[in-house]
Amino acid sequence: MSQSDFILETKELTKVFGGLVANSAVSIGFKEREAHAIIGPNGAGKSTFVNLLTGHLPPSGGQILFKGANIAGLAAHKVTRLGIGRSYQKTNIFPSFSCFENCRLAAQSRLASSMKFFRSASSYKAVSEQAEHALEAAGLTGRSGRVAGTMSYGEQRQLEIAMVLATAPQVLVLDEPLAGMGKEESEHMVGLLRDLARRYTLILVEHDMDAVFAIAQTLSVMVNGTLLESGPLDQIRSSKAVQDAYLGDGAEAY
Ligand SMILES: Nc1ncnc2c1ncn2[C@@H]1O[C@H](COP(=O)(O)OP(=O)(O)OP(=O)(O)O)[C@@H](O)[C@H]1O
Repeated sequence: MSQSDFILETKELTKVFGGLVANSAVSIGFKEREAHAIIGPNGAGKSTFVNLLTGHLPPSGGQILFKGANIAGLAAHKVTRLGIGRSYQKTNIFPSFSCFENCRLAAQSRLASSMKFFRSASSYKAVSEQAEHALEAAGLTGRSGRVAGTMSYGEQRQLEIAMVLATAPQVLVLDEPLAGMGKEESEHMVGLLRDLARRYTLILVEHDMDAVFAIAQTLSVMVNGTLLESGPLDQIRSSKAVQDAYLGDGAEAY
C-alpha cells in the first residue's frame, strides 16, 4: 500500500522511558474514514502510542506522517489545529459550564489566535454554530443549555466527543470511550461511534472486544510495545499469532 492511501501513518515510531521501550518501531497506517482499533493487553503501549500520535509525548524516534508531512514532536495544541482531535480515558469537561459553553471553548481552542477572534462577531457566530453542530453530531441535540456536571456519566462522555468534534477534526483519536459505562450506555456509544466512523477517521483504543468488533474495520494488535499484526477485522480475528498472544483463552480478562 502506498503512502497516499493513509491520512495518518507512523513509521518506526519509538518511545523509550528510561530503560523501558514502551513503543518499539511501530508502523501503522490509518485510512481516511475508517474505524481502526488499537488493541492489546494492559501495558502493551497503546496509550503511549496515542499520546505520541496526538503530540502529548515527544517520540524517541520514528515518524508520524499526517497527509504526508512529518508531525512527530509537534506540540499537542498544534496537532489539534492540524485536524487530529483527541478524547481522554477520563472525562475532561468543565462540569459547571453548559454543554454549549464546553463545546464553544473547544471550538475556539482550534483557532490560532482566540483574542483576535473575539473581535469578530461573524467569527463568534461561526464558532457558536460549530459548537451546536458538534452537540448534534454527538447525539446531544436539546442538551445545549444543560450544566455538564448534572448529566449522566454516559452523556458526559458524549459531551467529551462533542468537544472533540467542535475542534473540526478529520481524525478522531478516542482513548477508551466506553470506560466505566454500563451496558445501555455502552450500546448507545457504540451506535454513535459507528455513525461517526462514516464521516471521520476514527482511531480507537478500547478493551471492550464486542464494541471493537462492532465499530472497527481494521485492528492493530500491540504486545510488549511492538505491533504484532495490523489488518482487517476478519484477518485479525482468525490470526493464530493474535489468538495466542491476546484474543485466546484469556481475552475476557482484558
Ligand atoms: N510516563 C511514563 N513514564 C514511564 N513509563 C511509562 C510512562 N507511561 C507509560 N509507561 C510504561 O510504558 C508501558 C506501556 O504503557 P501504556 O500505558 O502505553 O500501555 P497500555 O497498553 O495503554 O496499557 P493499558 O491498557 O493498561 O492502558 C508500561 O510498562 C508503562 O508502565
